[in-house]
Amino acid sequence: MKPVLELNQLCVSLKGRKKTKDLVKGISFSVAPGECLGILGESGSGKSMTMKAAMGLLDKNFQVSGSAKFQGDELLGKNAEELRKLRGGKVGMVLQNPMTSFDPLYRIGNQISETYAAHNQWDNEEVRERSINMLLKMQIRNPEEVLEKYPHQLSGGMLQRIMIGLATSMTPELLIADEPTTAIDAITQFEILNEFLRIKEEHKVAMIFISHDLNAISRVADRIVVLNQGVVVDQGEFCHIMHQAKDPYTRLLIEKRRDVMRKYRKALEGEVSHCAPAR
Ligand SMILES: Nc1ncnc2c1ncn2[C@@H]1O[C@H](COP(=O)(O)OP(=O)(O)OP(=O)(O)O)[C@@H](O)[C@H]1O
Repeated sequence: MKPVLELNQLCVSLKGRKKTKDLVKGISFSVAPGECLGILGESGSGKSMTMKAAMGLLDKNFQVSGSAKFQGDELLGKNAEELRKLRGGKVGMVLQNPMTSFDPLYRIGNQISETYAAHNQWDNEEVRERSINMLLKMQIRNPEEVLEKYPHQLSGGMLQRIMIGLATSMTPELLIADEPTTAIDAITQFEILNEFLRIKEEHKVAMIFISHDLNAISRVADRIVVLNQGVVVDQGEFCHIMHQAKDPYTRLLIEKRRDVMRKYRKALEGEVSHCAPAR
């Protein structure tokens, strides 16, 4: 099956006054239709930089080389307008901080309409109807009221749901989610991850899910690529990563996850014995 996105030896460097710093050093991977690829790595490992370079989101200070093909079509070298059309159209993006994804000065309804109008020929009535339906689908109550609100009047979880709804309502071929659960509380994180699982099932869309959290990635990804210092250090299915990864950095991430799980189980056991009725 032809990959939806294929990176080949992608490199990113930052031109300084005296020297050039290499940030992404020859990354290659691909994602197939209907597949969810998880990109795992700690802060600064190059996860965001890789996707921004592929999607044309870096400014002129960054040098990008190698190849990034979307449905066989080379993206590097495309002009800004072509790439803008692709993003929000065939490629949906959900970013880490929902607060910064929306303009604080405009009502939510206006921002949704603007996105819909930029990619479709719908009239005002249809845009409103589709906006309300999208909010309902994302389980947002009182959608008419929500359309009138400004971003700061909604919770981070609600904004993230709207972002996901907006990105998926354009029926993208590829959905890129960059740390979509980092800026929200644990319960909302759980619900947002369920949302991604639902989208994967319903839309059969190719998905790239970027996170530093192996737990979150393991819930949605079919395959995982591990990055460290701008290089792919491991890749494979979750089971392979958990049990056979040889790279020391990957093993460290796994140990951290095990440690969190151990603490979680201990806390649960404590809770259970604490709550047990007195004999
Ligand atoms: N605007 C920038 N200018 C200079 N260097 C940058 C810039 N953005 C990122 N970097 C550097 O590029 C490298 C990769 O950063 P990147 O943002 O891709 O990391 P990441 O894995 O996505 O982590 P995080 O989740 O914390 O953003 C890091 O060394 C980082 O310091």
